[in-house]
Amino acid sequence: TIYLSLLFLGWLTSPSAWHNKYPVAHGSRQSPIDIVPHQASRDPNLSQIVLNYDRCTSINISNNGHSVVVEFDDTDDRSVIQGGPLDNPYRLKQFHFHWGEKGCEGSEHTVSGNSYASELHLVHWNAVKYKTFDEAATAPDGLAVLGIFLDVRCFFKCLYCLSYDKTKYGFFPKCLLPSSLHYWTYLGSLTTPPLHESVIWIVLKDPITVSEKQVRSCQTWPLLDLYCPLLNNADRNKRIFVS
Ligand SMILES: O[B-]1(O)OCc2ccc(NC(=S)NCc3ccccc3)cc21
Ligand SMILES: [Zn+2]
Repeated sequence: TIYLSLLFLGWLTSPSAWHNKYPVAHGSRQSPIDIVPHQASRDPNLSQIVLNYDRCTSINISNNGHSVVVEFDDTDDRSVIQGGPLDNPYRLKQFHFHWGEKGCEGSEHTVSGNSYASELHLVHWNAVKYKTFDEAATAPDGLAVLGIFLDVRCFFKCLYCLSYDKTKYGFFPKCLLPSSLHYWTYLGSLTTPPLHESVIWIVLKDPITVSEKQVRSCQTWPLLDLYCPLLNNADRNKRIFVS
């Protein structure tokens, strides 16, 4: 009976049971979704997204048992995302990863049914319209989440970056970005409880990858120097723009 009760407890916390406690799970804009590229319609009015991240705003890193979360100081507009489908700048609040048990098939979104090893979510909130994150997290245009796919080796590269002593350098997401910022966007929700339908999703088409050369040469170089060139740049206050 212990086994059965553990089995029942496991089921209670699984996605298929979330609707019991969060009826919005049956809502009209639930995430994640399968992105089918040729079914997506091109909107010529959509501009490119612009990221202005300031490395000094990273404040701490924690492991909440099912994801690694890096939190940022969101008391001002030093680190924001804007452009694309967004009407105003959204402040970076935190980023976290999703991965699978076997180190692959861990992404939340899929592309034509295919999973990536991991998915990075950079969570931003609309501080122009809402006073707090919690308030924005329940509003239809409250959050903007930048979703970036990672291949398996890059996932470990990022974790390695995170494990570095960031108090000296401040962890900075720019080294996490792929080459192009081409994206799909749709109105969706948190993919984890409380499943609020408050997310404007911006999912980058290109995954972050690590080149064979980088992987091969990492046997000779201390892993860190290879993986996080930015961390060697001790210029803390340098504002790095990605547009
Ligand atoms: O589903 B996701 O993984 O993808 C998008 C996304 C954005 C944020 C989170 N979670 C956060 S910020 N929880 C704290 C919180 C959540 C809601 C209200 C207050 C506080 C998870 C995800
Ligand atoms: Zn997430």
